[in-house]
Amino acid sequence: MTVKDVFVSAPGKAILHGEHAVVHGKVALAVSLNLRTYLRLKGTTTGNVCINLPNIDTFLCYDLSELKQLIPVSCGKREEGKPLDAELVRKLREFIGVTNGNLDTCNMATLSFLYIYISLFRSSELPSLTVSVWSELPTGAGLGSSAAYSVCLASALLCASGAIPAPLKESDQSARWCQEDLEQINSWAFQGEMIIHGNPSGVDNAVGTWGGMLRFLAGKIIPLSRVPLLRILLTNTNVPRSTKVLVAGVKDKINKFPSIMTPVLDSVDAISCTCEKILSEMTCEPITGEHYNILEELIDMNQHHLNVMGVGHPSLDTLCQVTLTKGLHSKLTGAGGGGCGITLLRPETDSSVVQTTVQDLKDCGFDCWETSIGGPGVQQHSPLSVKEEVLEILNRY
Ligand SMILES: Nc1ncnc2c1ncn2[C@@H]1O[C@H](COP(=O)(O)OP(=O)(O)OP(=O)(O)O)[C@@H](O)[C@H]1O
Ligand SMILES: C[C@@](O)(CCO)CC(=O)[O-]
Ligand SMILES: [Mg+2]
Repeated sequence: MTVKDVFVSAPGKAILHGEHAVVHGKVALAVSLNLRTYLRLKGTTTGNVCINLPNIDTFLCYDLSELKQLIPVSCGKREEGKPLDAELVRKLREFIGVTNGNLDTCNMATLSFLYIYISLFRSSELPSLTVSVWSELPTGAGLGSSAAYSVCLASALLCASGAIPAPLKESDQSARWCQEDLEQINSWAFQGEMIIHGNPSGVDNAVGTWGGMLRFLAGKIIPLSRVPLLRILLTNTNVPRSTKVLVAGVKDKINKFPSIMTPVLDSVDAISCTCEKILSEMTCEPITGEHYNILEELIDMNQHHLNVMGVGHPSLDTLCQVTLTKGLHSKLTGAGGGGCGITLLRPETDSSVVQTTVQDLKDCGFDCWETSIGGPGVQQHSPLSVKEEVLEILNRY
């Protein structure tokens, strides 16, 4: 069986409020970024499945006959939305040589790819193909790189398996799937996230799938269609961390100090709800300085709560201090422990202030850039419509 070529992309995300609390059933507000992950799937006749992941220096090829041995005997096509197939995960871990509990960057990416690939094709014939991925997002830095990767894998492999149609018409540059197909993509991407994160809330893959700004609560996704245009500065402290480890650490703290941590999570929930209310007011009445004052206070309070949860880092404290000397307010975004933070820029913040802030942050060894938010969710592309620099990288494989 030869599958058709597919080219897709999905955006990264920033969490305005609610990271970690969202894993424990609280509200999160998240927004897509204009930084994307691109995936090209090519049908081949080599009898191999190859995966090229230049961002993490991983280039692997597997023989189809080896992969066929891994299909669990407890057969049948697996439905999306179910917990992970423990037998398949065990076999895959053994196959890629994971002996202890911890997966490294390469193992996590490989395992989630092989898991989705085998699950989707197990009841038919495993096809020979090559998947190459390139991302504009920093890997493992809080901007949802794992979710963008999982959403790209899910959409391309679902398309290749024929479970969802390719939405792109001949004259289109890019196209989106219908709601029902997006739900399937989101659900399979969540399985990829489960392999990478351990216990994800699903907020990151929801943003990667639908894009825009959304409110996420216990698996329920509400797109916020009317949101004000926010100016945000993104800073990568370049301190590496693992979402899986940080999420597990917060869970331990909640188990150890339930009476202390429960009010903290409730307070973060209230911060997210208050932020949502302010953002909605800003779309239906004139925007005032007071709106921004409140948004800034919410950012400060949430950052303190995240420190209480144990997901702060000295580099993130530095980010907050440096920006505050310019009157700007910052918090970590995503899992914390290093990685990225967001800084809210007010409409009147002069570009000279932004420039000097960026320079001060760069002097701390951070990467820093002003970004636009609310880009589209997962898309299929005609290769000709994709940015030259992305094509140039993916064409190498
Ligand atoms: N472009 C990519 N190519 C291959 N693997 C990737 C890519 N981007 C992310 N990954 C996988 O995702 C892992 C990083 O996921 P992790 O959840 O720790 O960070 P994140 O998603 O960037 O941050 P957060 O979850 O806080 O938003 C990497 O170790 C790798 O396995
Ligand atoms: C830390 C966390 O809340 C956000 C990671 O971007 C984890 C999750 O929601 O799965
Ligand atoms: Mg992640």
